[in-house]
Amino acid sequence: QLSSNFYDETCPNASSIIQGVLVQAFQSDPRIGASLIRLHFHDCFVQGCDASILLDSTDTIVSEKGAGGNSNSARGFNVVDQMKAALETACPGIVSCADILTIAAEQSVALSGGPSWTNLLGRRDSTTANITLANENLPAPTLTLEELKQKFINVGLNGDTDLVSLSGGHTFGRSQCQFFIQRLYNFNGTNQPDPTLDTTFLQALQALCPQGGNGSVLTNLDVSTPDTFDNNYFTNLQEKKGLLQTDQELFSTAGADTVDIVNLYGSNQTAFFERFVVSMIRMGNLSVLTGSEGEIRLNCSRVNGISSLSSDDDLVSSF
Ligand code: HEM
Ligand SMILES: [Ca+2]
Ligand SMILES: [Ca+2]
Repeated sequence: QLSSNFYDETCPNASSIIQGVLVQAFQSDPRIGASLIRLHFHDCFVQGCDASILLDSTDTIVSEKGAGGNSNSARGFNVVDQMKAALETACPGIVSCADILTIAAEQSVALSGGPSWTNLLGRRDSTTANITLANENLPAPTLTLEELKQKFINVGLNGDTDLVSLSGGHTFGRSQCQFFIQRLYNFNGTNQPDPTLDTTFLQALQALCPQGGNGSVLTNLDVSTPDTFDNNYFTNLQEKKGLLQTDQELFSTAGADTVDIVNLYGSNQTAFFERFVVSMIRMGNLSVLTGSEGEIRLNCSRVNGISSLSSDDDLVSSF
């Protein structure tokens, strides 16, 4: 059972400490907020919101950082480490890495112009990671709408309001060409681009992402307000300017129950913000560890104990 006042006695400044690091990071990297909310999402979808995504590989752990949706893609780990270091100085052993991801996600939205809300806290950190589950659960941008809905349902969210609201996270941040290039030249073996892509937008994307070019080139997920958390993601979809296939399908799939939700959010930012908060809290509650489950990691990339040494040989030779 999470609570809003979990650190009030043990680390009353936790939230402001995290915010201090975040504001600093924003100054050199306007993308960092987007990267941090994505870490929270990729954490919660794999074994719950337990900071499993932050663990590095060891003899016994295969890091989720190597999973399809994370490898050469997930970023912001260094900023999480800075937040953790600052918290360990102020209140050693108190604030979990899973809660850091939750708080950083909410603050990233708020600092980018989106809603702020009360975080529910008290998550504890896993002692395991699961790369197999990460490969299975993290949605790929080439899924059909039915497959996408199923990924959300599989973790305990729903495939309509939660899916559409949380997809609104693509109102900021960037994507590499490799994640949408399948739409630009030969969509589903048709030798034609994706017909649900605006022609002018298509031409710009083709210029940015030539066939056989560098798949790691970046562009904005939200073509109209790339760093602001607003409802333009949804008006883009109405104009056939969604970047990822999985974005545009929410609006362009004939008869889908997601279409009306996109239209609602596109015409009413307040409705989007209110439902986004609800869905973020629902996502943040997925399979959390509480009470005496798990641990409070001292370093977010390692479980506690001597596990930073990979074997007994290292232990001997380190003396
Ligand atoms: C619905 C299924 C989703 C799919 C298929 C998907 C896919 C992707 C892909 C392919 C990227 C680009 C990664 C890269 O280029 O390295 C991305 C970025 C991003 N995603 Fe999603 N995503 C989904 C849902 C979400 C959700 C639920 C959130 C948060 C609530 C979210 C937040 C973000 C953000 C903020 C970025 C930009 C990150 C950055 O700039 O570092 N996504 N997503
Ligand atoms: Ca996790
Ligand atoms: Ca935006």
